[in-house]
Amino acid sequence: MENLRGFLLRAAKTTPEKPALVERSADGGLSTLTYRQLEDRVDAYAADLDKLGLDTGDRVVLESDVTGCAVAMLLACATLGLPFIPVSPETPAKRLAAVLDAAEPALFARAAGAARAAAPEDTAGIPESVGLVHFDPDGVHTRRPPLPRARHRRRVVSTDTAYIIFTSGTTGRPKGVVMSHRAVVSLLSALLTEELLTPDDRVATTSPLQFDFALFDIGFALGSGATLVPVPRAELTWPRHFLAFLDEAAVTHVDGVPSIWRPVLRHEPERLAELSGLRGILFTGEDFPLPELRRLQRLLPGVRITNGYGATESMACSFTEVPSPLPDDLERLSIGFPLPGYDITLIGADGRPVEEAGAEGQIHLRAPSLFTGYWDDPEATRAALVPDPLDPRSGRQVLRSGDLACRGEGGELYFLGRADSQVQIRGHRVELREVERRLLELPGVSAAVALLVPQEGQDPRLLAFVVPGREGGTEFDAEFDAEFDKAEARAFCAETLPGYMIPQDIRAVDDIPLTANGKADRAALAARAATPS
Ligand SMILES: Nc1ncnc2c1ncn2[C@@H]1O[C@H](COS(=O)(=O)NC(=O)C[C@H](N)c2cccc(Br)c2)[C@@H](O)[C@H]1O
Repeated sequence: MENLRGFLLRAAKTTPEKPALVERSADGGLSTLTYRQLEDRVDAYAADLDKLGLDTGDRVVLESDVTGCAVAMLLACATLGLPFIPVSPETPAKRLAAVLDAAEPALFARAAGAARAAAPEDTAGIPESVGLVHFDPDGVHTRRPPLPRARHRRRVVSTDTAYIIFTSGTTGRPKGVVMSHRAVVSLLSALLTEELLTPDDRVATTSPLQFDFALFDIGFALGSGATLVPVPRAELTWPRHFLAFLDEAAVTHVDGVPSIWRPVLRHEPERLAELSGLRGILFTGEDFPLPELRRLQRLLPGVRITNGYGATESMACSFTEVPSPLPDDLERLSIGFPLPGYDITLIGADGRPVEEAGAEGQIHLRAPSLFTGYWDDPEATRAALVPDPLDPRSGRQVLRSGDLACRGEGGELYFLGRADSQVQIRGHRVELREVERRLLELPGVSAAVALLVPQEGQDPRLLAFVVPGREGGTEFDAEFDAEFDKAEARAFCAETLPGYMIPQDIRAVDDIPLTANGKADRAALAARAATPS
């Protein structure tokens, strides 16, 4: 059972006729793939891949949106012990080249009809040493076979690599997070104890395949014997289409980063309130701005909202129900307690465990789903997988998460930000999230991002961008920008923040630019900040 394929296709044995996936079909309708049909497609793909003579451990880059064929392809790779590297069709060519250079895959598997401009058989950007196939409902079609290789292994074992997620490492060189079958299956098994889903749930997934949130959703839905409903990107970005799709597919659960709700809250609040079948929402990846979360709750009073916390290096680690309704005086959401079989220790700057409530420490995670290491990067691996600080001689490693947190009176955890986002201004430590939290209390503001823009030879500038929170479909009304009184906003910050934490400039923007995974793109904001407002 400790193979991703075995775990995700369990329902094929008990409820083979149940829908595993419901997705948008080419003719504009919805098509269903039952668990039996999915398993048959996995076996057909695995048979085609096996003919190519790849060895256990040979990497396969999988370029696709989240579709039934993509799920079948990643499960076919899991069946054969071929680590898959998911990339989205929108991945920029340069970044794809960096991933191919780092991973040296044996095969590039492209979904037919993928959004990428190139025709499926176009080998541009794919090194000669890499085979190219494209896949569709009829099977795997070889464009260029992989180079012949010796096959050393015939078995797949649970500690073998299931997938490698390349994140855009801060240093620009992509970091490959290597996850074993055992790690992923242990997380998905632990998740089942939260009983967030029943087999009758239809789970909308909104993240691109390259984000492990998409892999999580595939495991979350299929592992529960439920139905996965991928939301096409083209429909996700239009609030009316997004809501119509959720309604048409009778979705009961929506998973996504907080930003997927911003356009819907602004432009289609009434239609959102009409989503009668919705039972649950799960978000992860970054803070959900409280003003937006309150509005979402008000529009969907009976829906359970879950705050998922975790990093790709363990896939996930805690799932906490958001109090409903959010208390008015609530200042920050809790990330609760780690899953059963997971344990978090907060380690202070002095390297010792932090015990008292309210005291800050860095999250060190003991978990069965820790990653194997960073691909081809032993130094980065040593920095993240460290000897257990409370048991250093044991040889056991824990994940040094890079996240700061503290505990409430009941032991529940509160995320305090990234250790590396601690910035210094005039010798003082600035917590950017404190600045953002204060700005979110400003009437009319629904989202806020604070960032530091370095400046030649002088203190960095503390900047903030805020998004107006008005309801209703009006486009970005210039008067908000005009009426948005910067001096008043700065004075508002000055009431509770020390001088060095008051943004020197606060700009009203229509939207926060997003990364490919849907998180606030601070680099894009910093670049925008460089241009005069
Ligand atoms: N709930 C939060 N509030 C605030 N800040 C959060 C939350 N969850 C994370 N983060 C931040 O995002 C970082 C991690 O980024 S990541 O590696 O790209 N992974 C992710 O975003 C997604 C993560 N693998 C994941 C995937 C599926 C389910 C869950 Br449950 C979690 C964490 O280290 C935190 O800094």
